[in-house]
Amino acid sequence: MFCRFELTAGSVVATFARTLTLIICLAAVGSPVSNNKHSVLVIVGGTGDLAEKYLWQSVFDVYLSIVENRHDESNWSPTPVNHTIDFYAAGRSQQDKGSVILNKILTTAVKCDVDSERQCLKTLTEFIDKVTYITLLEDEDYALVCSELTRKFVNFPASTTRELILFVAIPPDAYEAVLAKFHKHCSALRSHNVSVRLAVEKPFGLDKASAETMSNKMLSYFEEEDIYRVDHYLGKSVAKAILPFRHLNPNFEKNLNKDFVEKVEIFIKETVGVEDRLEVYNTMGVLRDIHQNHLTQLLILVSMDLPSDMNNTVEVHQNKERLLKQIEPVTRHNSLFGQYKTYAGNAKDLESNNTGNSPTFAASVVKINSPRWRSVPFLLVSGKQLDVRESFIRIVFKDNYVCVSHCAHKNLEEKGKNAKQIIFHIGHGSLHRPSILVSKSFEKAHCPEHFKESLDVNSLSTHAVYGDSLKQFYVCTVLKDIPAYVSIFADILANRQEHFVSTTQLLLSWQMWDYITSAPKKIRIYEHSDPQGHLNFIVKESQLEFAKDIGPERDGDNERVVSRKSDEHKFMQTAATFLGQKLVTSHTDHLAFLLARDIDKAAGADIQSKGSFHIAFSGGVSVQKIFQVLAHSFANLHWQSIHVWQVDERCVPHQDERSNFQMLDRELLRFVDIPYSNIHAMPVYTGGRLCDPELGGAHAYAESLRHIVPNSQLDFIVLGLGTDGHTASLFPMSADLHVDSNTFVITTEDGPRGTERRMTMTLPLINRAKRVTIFVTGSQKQEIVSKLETDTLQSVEHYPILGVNPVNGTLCWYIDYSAYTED
Ligand SMILES: O=C1O[C@H](COP(=O)(O)O)[C@@H](O)[C@H](O)[C@H]1O
Repeated sequence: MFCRFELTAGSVVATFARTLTLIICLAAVGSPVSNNKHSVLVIVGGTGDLAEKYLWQSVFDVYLSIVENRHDESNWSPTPVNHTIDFYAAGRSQQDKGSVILNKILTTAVKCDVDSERQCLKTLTEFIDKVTYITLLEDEDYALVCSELTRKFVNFPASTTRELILFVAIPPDAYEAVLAKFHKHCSALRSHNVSVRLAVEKPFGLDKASAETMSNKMLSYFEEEDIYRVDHYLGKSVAKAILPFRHLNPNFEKNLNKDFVEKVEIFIKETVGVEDRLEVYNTMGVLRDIHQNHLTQLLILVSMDLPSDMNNTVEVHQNKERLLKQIEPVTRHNSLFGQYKTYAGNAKDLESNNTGNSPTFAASVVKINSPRWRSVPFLLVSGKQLDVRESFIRIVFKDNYVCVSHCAHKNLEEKGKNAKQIIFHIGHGSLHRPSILVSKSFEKAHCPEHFKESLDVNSLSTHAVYGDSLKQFYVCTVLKDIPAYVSIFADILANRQEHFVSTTQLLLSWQMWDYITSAPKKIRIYEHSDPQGHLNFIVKESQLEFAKDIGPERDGDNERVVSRKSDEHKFMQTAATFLGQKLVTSHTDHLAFLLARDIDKAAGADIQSKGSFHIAFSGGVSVQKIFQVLAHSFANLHWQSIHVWQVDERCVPHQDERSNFQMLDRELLRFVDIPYSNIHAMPVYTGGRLCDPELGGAHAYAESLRHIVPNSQLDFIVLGLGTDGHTASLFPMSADLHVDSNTFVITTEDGPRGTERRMTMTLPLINRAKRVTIFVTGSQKQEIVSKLETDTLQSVEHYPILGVNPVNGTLCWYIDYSAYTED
């Protein structure tokens, strides 16, 4: 039987968490139910930058509200709970030195409100005394601290709820050692009924692979429900009010879909530059710093299906994850990049080899492939050194109003009534307070809890906002703007995990941004605050274009190399090889995505440099996956400039299910906007005859390749691998392996087990290509993969795939886990 009770801690911090609902389920019948709780909060990195700038002030605000049990205009209710908290700042310095630094931070950086009562100053002094510095460096330090904590915890009666929160605010390359040592020496706390939770600050990886590695490490020490990944935007007052607002206003909610919404703009604009964070920022750029986390989380809040219970963590997470699965990965074609003028010069001064190619501005259109949102562009925009500091979500509704009578007499006021938008004004900018604005052409909105209807709009701003006069909006303003970190600490203490990022959400959001973060980029340089509006852009369906052409953009191609390098030491990724060539491994679906992404990248580069891209595909079940990914996630490739060729084909008509072309057409070509003249199907069936040598189909195909593609050099070839080591339709011991000209042939023998003959590309033609890839998936390929590495009979005769060896091009293997790893 589970018992349950709820406890409400009223406090300043609980503005949005207002009811800090702590649900404690005790597994044993008759377990004592307690109103007492003791928490220990350890901030690792407690003397660091973030701690100094935000964390200790926020922790103090939470503490103050708990101590004072304060009632105020926001109607926070008092807590019935006796909640005691001990605070520790952990660092690597020795005790005496660390204590001095901590004391300096606490006495200078933590303050009471100017208008706060004298009581606050007294509480602050108490608080400063309560925060203890601890050294966490060697194993012995952890052992000592944890045995001391255990001793203190067991002094509390068994009925007291006990918890230890490890708040990690240090760079990710230092996490691992901390978590491992903590686990080794502090896990025993759990056997004393202490629940141990981890709160952690971004960055959560630099790409999906490193995020996955890092998450797996965390999950080997903590349960998923004990991990609180902090995204401070989820602590901002308006962000927290989005779901409640949607819940309270069903009439708006029912319009939040593609039938009514024209576009959604999500902006985080900053006026500051990168300043003293250059070293870190340069490995991230704006996409990793803002888009992958803050902007994506805001996008989720506004577009996810509304949970029936917003306090139900499981349901909230499920809905967020479902939405994320429907988002298409962002590609180069739907993104624009900029960099403020002085950035590169500053970055070049760094000691590392950074070339300063990280964008400081990016705009991307995100598409949600769901019945609710399909075709609605979500514009995610952020930049540094822009004209104003402002963050908002602006939902613009379709304007279906048609004026028939007296249209010319409509005054501005009337016209404004037709504009339809809902704006979640998260902060700064032209409004003095975080607010929610709803166009008056809608019915009046209900303001969510902790917001009030603002009738005196002049006190909010004297300017026009979001293209309209403020008078044309109903406005809900926040009663008290609680700083994001205050809200975050309150949520951690109240176990409200729905305001944090789950592992699944993290990995899905990386999947969205993974490609574009490392893809080559054209970067437009802009002046501080962009006085000429060079960053203004136009949305054309799902493509973006800068509105003004200002000549060539800078090429940011080196970015990948730069960030890779720094990833390497941060996450210790090693480059993999197979048979001496580059190897990429992953789960099948992700592997197909990675190959499709590499095709996209190669196509982008070639189209830009020479105007066209020629790719040849093999047939086979594995390759089908790539077609599907290309069709559904990369449909924005510049198909007008892409030519598709075939590596091989069975001698069957295209209507035959065994036809490779049929699959190519069914799974890819019909979904993309490729000109008919760019599709080069193998002529296996001519004049009612199949692969008749007299018709010279193979020769004709080679000729058309020669005419269309300079030097018959294909830009990209996707090959498969048979369980017998064949590739294309070149089988072991076949005479076709010895053809030495750049041509296609009709195979000399039937296919395996007496199947029909084929037309195939020969090895010399394959080896002429610029990039050759071999895509291998499924456990049935395990044996051949391992034979290729171990068999002493390494001849092309036995294993035709070994004949693939581009003369001037590159070769890359893509082998999925089930083919690469032994069961
Ligand atoms: O996490 C980050 O956010 C800040 C912007 O946050 P805000 O609350 O001031 O809007 C950004 O400056 C920083 O680069 C980024 O890492």
